[in-house]
Amino acid sequence: MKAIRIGYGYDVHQFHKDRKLILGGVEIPHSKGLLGHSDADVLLHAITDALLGAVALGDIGTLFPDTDESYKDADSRILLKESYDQVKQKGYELVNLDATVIAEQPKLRPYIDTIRKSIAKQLTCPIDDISVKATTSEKMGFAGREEGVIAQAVVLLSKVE
Ligand SMILES: Nc1ccn([C@@H]2O[C@H](COP(=O)(O)O)[C@@H](O)[C@H]2O)c(=O)n1
Ligand SMILES: C[C@@]1(CO)OP(=O)(O)OP(=O)(O)OC[C@H]1O
Repeated sequence: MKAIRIGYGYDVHQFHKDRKLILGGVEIPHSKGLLGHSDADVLLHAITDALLGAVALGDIGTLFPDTDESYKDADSRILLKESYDQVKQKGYELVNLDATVIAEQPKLRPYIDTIRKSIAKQLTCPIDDISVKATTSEKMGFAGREEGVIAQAVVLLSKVE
């Protein structure tokens, strides 16, 4: 495998009342949360897929199937950490990651640095290696109608010397 590798991740979860909204391992105050087999942390799922994709290890559902009851309500921080452990076992480490959350509401800017810190903690890297951004969908499409949230992430990995 080459010395540097790029990975891309994309995930979507739908809003549902009576669920907590957890993004990047941080609980965000909102009137509704995201539905999923796990805690439905759409941002961490996109990042996990980007990490696994960078070393061609499949995706989050390959490692943690949603048919497995042991992952019911799973904390996605643990799924991220376990996935990154597999990346490291392949001999790679994170250079940097850049992610975007597409959500009409809630406004995420006040929570962005807390989310970055939370992700950096799971990946044991400096916060400056973690970029998280938010954008609306300008009221268009399912994200624009506040039916769900989209997250996308890219990562760069380098081979450990
Ligand atoms: N859920 C969101 C969405 C956006 N933001 C911030 O607002 C800025 C403007 O958003 P546009 O979609 O109109 O480009 C964006 O750059 C974010 O800083 C947000 O905090 N939370
Ligand atoms: C994380 C897993 C496992 O609990 O379930 P969900 O929370 O439904 O999330 P998804 O993004 O569909 O990814 C794969 C799953 O296997």
